[in-house]
Amino acid sequence: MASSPPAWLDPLPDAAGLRATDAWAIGTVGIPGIALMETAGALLADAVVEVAPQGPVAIVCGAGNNGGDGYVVARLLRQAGRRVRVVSTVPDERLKGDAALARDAFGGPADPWSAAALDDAAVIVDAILGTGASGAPRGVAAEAIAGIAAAADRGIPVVACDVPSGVDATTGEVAGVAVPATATVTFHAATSGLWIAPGKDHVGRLRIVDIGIPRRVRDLLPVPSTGLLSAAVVDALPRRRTDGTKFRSGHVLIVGGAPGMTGAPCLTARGAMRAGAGYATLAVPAGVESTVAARAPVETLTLALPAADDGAVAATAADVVLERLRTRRATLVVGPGLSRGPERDRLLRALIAGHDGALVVDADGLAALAGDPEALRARTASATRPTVITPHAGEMARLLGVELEAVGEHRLATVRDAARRTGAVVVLKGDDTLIAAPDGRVAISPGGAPGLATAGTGDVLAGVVGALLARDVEPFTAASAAVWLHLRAGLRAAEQHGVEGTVAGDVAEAVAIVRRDHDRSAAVALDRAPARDGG
Ligand SMILES: NC(=O)C1=CN([C@@H]2O[C@H](COP(=O)(O)OP(=O)(O)OC[C@H]3O[C@@H](n4cnc5c(N)ncnc54)[C@H](OP(=O)(O)O)[C@@H]3O)[C@@H](O)[C@H]2O)[C@@H](O)CC1
Ligand SMILES: [K+]
Repeated sequence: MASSPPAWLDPLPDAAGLRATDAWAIGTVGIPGIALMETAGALLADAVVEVAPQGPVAIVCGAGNNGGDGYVVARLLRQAGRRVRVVSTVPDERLKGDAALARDAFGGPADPWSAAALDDAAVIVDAILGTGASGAPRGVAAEAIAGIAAAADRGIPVVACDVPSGVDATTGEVAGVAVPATATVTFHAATSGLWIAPGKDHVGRLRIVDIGIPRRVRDLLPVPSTGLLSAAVVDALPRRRTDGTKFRSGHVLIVGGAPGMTGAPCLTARGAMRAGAGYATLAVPAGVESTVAARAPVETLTLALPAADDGAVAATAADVVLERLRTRRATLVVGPGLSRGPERDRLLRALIAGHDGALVVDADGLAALAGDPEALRARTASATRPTVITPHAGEMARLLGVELEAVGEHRLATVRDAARRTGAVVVLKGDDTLIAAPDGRVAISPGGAPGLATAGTGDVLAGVVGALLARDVEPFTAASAAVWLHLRAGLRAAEQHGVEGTVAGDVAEAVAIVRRDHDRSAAVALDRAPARDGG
């Protein structure tokens, strides 16, 4: 029996997991494959009718069972009186098994693929490639996908069968061309690739339909290593107690700030305080300490650090920070507004080596590790040193020494690679933020908040992560919960200030409101729960 994932992670199978699910339903439960295909096709036909209640339907079928689903749709819609045109990317004799049965039930061969088949369509069904595809689309399949994309550009809606063809169902990668779907109907469970960019941007409206595979399959197959982040992650966080103190609520020490960059560490402190830290210390270069003290939340402390010639933190500041950490345990957040340069590179290495507690590295702190992600291994080998890094795509590219485009094209592989090489929990920011643990698990944050696309929101996130680590929350959970709270806060702040008017400070404030509302509804749920035996 597979071990159970954390309650806050909704497991997302990969393509192989879904094929194993189908095989289990057919081989062990004894549901004929053609019965699954009939159900899948019928539910897909419903979606086609919703997207385009009338007019001709063009169905483009591929070589495998995804194409088989397409033939079921074709038969059902034709029976319902729709004008249907089926084109295929392969010669008829290549169809096998259930797909051949579905084609026979449709009543005959399809026309070979031609772009002209789409010309008068009111809607197109993409049944070219599904979970059995591998690599960039080849040959006629690639031509047909490009043809569908061109038709979509002309405004013809497209309903994708199971996965938009050309999108890797596991990784969300688009190696060549991919169908830009208006809607995707996916069977039994959505695979991870439907949530990860760039694939997720091809999915359109996602509908997950039950095709009759018993749910207990989840408990029988290996637990997928990826999952969708859910609100329940906040339930995993500790709450302040009546007998608590500021020390028990956790201390976050932020190292950052530089001349002209005093706002960033202040926003990190706001994020940390609003996410529940008991107190925060802003360790900044001496020359900007008074400015930072004036701009920071009044509840915070400051610590003046030796400055280098450029006015930013000197490498020798590591001794001052480590001395403070010896007397006051804290989670260290390094990077917001830190500025770059050789002094900061040396500072980072000294802090990595010397700090025996939780660490968050963000922004310019990550620049100090450019091309050398293994530098973090010096500390991540020890369980007493939980480490979270929070790069956006550009910071990730510099950290790993790869092209920015490569990060965008291979987000899942990149975040996993970064977690493996650093030994840290890695938060790859985006509108599909991915949180990876060194053991290969990945949590996907579904959807983005346009209000977050403004300066300083990343600094706030680093503070929220810091606050949760300071409460001794396990780092994969802490990073995931921080991402969840931050995303909701972005949406919440935009409700109040509008998407265009939201600033990072609003997001920090909204973190508290989002947490409050979550905890209230959790408390209501507890009140309503039936009393336990003897309780
Ligand atoms: N009974 C079931 O299990 C059920 C399954 N269901 C449906 O089946 C789908 C999975 O079907 P599947 O496994 O047949 O794979 P599928 O995605 O149709 O394509 C494989 C074909 O494509 C080809 N090909 C591969 N890569 C390629 C590329 N890059 N470029 C070009 N060609 C490429 C490859 O040919 P090859 O290259 O190997 O010769 C092969 O012939 C699933 O998504 C769902 O829709 C539902 O009906 C529910 C019941
Ligand atoms: K498809």
